Amino acid sequence: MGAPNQDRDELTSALQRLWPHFTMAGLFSSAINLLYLASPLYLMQVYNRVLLSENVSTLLLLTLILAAALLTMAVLDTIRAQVLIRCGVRLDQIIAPRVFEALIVRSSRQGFSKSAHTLREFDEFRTFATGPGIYFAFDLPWIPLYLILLFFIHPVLGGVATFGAVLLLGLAFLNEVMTRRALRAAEEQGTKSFVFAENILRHSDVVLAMGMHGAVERHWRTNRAGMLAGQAYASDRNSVVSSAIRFARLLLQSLMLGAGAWLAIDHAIQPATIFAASIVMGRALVPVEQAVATWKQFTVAREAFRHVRQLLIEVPAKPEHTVLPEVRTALTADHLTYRVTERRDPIIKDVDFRIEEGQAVGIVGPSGSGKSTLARLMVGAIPPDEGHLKLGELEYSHWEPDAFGRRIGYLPQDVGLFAGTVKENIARFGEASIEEIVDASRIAGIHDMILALPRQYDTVLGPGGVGLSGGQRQRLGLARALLGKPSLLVLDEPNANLDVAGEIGLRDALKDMKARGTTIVVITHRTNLLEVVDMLMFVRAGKLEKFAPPQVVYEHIRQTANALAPVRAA
Ligand SMILES: Nc1ncnc2c1ncn2[C@@H]1O[C@H](COP(=O)(O)OP(=O)(O)OP(=O)(O)O)[C@@H](O)[C@H]1O
Repeated sequence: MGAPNQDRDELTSALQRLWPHFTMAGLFSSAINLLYLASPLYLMQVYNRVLLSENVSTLLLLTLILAAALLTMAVLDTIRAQVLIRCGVRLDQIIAPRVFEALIVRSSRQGFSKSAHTLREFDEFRTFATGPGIYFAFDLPWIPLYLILLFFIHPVLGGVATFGAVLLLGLAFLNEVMTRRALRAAEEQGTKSFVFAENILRHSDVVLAMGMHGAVERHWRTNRAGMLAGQAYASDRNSVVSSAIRFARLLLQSLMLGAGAWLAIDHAIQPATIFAASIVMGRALVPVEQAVATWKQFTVAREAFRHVRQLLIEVPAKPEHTVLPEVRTALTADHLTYRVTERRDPIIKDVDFRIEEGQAVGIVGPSGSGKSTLARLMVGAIPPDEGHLKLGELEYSHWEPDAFGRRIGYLPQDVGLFAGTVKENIARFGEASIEEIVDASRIAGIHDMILALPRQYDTVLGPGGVGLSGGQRQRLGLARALLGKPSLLVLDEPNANLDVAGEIGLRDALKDMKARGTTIVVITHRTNLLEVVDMLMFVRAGKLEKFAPPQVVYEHIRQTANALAPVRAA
């Protein structure tokens, strides 16, 4: 993607890049609007010329010209739709990858996801902005031309039509004022209900096993009821205004005929002009009626635009920079601090350390002390709020993301496998060769287990690794982490679901990686993995309380536990 315009957000810049498409659609709309005048002109010519002269060949010629004009209009209408569809595809190509990337980053920071919904919102915006819903925007600027034309025919007709246009635009504006809030609230409730339902479906076994079905359904329905109430409120008002507009338009059209008849009686205009003027006014008011009819979609698209725009501002694109060659991979943290908005105290507080290349380090500490957060910082999944992290001599933000990712192996606590084949999961959905994939699964000790699966490496897994046991998922996650022999391996409780054989396999894998010079960081509550480590970090309440050889750290933990015992007893 090209660099976004510095003064504008990326979504607006992307829309600007599509200006030629919109201009072309605008030009086609202009031609269509001009060709619309063919019908009233035909009417006037037939009445004023053919009926008086009784000339059939003139009638035939006029009819042919009208047919050609209407055919051209139909062709232009089709081309306009096609131009806008291509515009939508182009918009998707320019922005969708950025939206996807930004959602991954934001979800990682927030620790939860409403990603699928924002992607859907982007689609809603794109479909509206490049579909028939937007036609009224191209037609609106033509209203003045039609009005001028009517004034030109006769000022009274122009006056009636202008009054009509102002009345209808006023009603359309009233519609916006009356429905905006309710539609926005309905949208927010709808999002909540959608995210909650998605979450429930992902953990349906918990719901079914513990009889939570009724309770979660009630919870889900609360948000849904809010959404429905908002939509019903807005639709009620919208339908009142729509009916008022329809009524006003029909009345105005008849008033136009009445005014025309009055002028014709006065011999101020020809009788045929009465009908032609009525057609022109009808055409002038179509975009207003269209705007009201598509108002709900317009409001949804506008909200979607706001959310997507906000997301892209919140998570800006990484500026391109020269990729420096870096071979050293010692890990250095300097005054590392990480916060979340919901908590006053930082989760990680002013942490300093240096892990030498090839060193194996264990992280221990009480539950909730910040070990997993520290691991996520170490692998660059979340950026620190203060302080710096370096791999080798380079700050994390100075690494080229792909090159950085290739050097990192990460196994999170909940493994995080994706829907796809075993092979794709180990290959990180990338281009790894089968030799590399098998090599990683051999080191992880799961090659034989994979061969026993129904379709071996081509076995298809559901989201989260559905189809495998907890231990198998964890070991598959380990193989994915080991792919390409990373320089830094960070494992968050990799043995939580493993049996004895699995744990021995894991320990052997770590020894193997250590022998190859990989820097290893492993979080664990169990001590048997810790025999592999050279150094131990003890984290408590977000602080790195001790970083020393294991025996020193154990001694520190014993002493602080003894020191705290009388305090707890008291
Ligand atoms: N996204 C978040 N929003 C709010 N609080 C968070 C978030 N992520 C983590 N926390 C909080 O930060 C603290 C540290 O969490 P973390 O998962 O790093 O602990 P841990 O030491 O790995 O715990 P465990 O050993 O139980 O896995 C916890 O109190 C947790 O509630």
